[in-house]
Amino acid sequence: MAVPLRALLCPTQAPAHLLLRAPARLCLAGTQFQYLVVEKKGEKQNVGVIQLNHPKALNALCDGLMNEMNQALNDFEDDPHIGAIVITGSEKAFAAGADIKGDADQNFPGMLRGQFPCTLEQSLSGQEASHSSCEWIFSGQWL
Ligand SMILES: CC(C)=CC(=O)SCCNC(=O)CCNC(=O)[C@H](O)C(C)(C)COP(=O)(O)OP(=O)(O)OC[C@H]1O[C@@H](n2cnc3c(N)ncnc32)[C@H](O)[C@@H]1OP(=O)(O)O
Repeated sequence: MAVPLRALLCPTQAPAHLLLRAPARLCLAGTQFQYLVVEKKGEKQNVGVIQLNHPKALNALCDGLMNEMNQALNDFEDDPHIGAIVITGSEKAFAAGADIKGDADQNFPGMLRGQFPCTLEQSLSGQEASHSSCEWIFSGQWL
């Protein structure tokens, strides 16, 4: 099932489980993240797992988290051994949506104008048309 990323980032439209396609590239090792836990899993270590890790704010999507997500996604897309990317949350929450406390420059009108998903969407822009070898799996439920 291919779903536009904008739909994923809009809680009113996003279903619980989504699949998006993106091409594979090369993965950078050893990156430390503040808001994410990033691992390779599976027998062949070919599944990239990105777990949101912003527990104090129920994984709210602050700028730092979004920037790290962008980097992690790009790293996995760049890794020729990664065949699937899973994005998951924590036991209590997948994500509480946009960070309504922390992001002074991400006010609600700004989000609605479409600025919010830009960083993540940029990493995907133009890629749907190219050859895809990597599945994106979003696991969890919006609150
Ligand atoms: C993506 C785009 C374009 C738009 C959007 O996403 S709009 C939606 C934005 N999200 C929200 O409005 C959700 C706000 N949060 C809530 O309504 C509630 O927190 C809840 C219903 C999701 C969960 O309620 P619960 O009682 O289980 O937990 P809380 O005590 O309310 O929250 C725990 C802790 O997390 C902080 N928190 C929760 N959501 C956010 C958020 N979106 N941004 C920043 N921080 C958030 C909450 O303040 C609390 O922290 P403190 O204990 O420090 O107060």
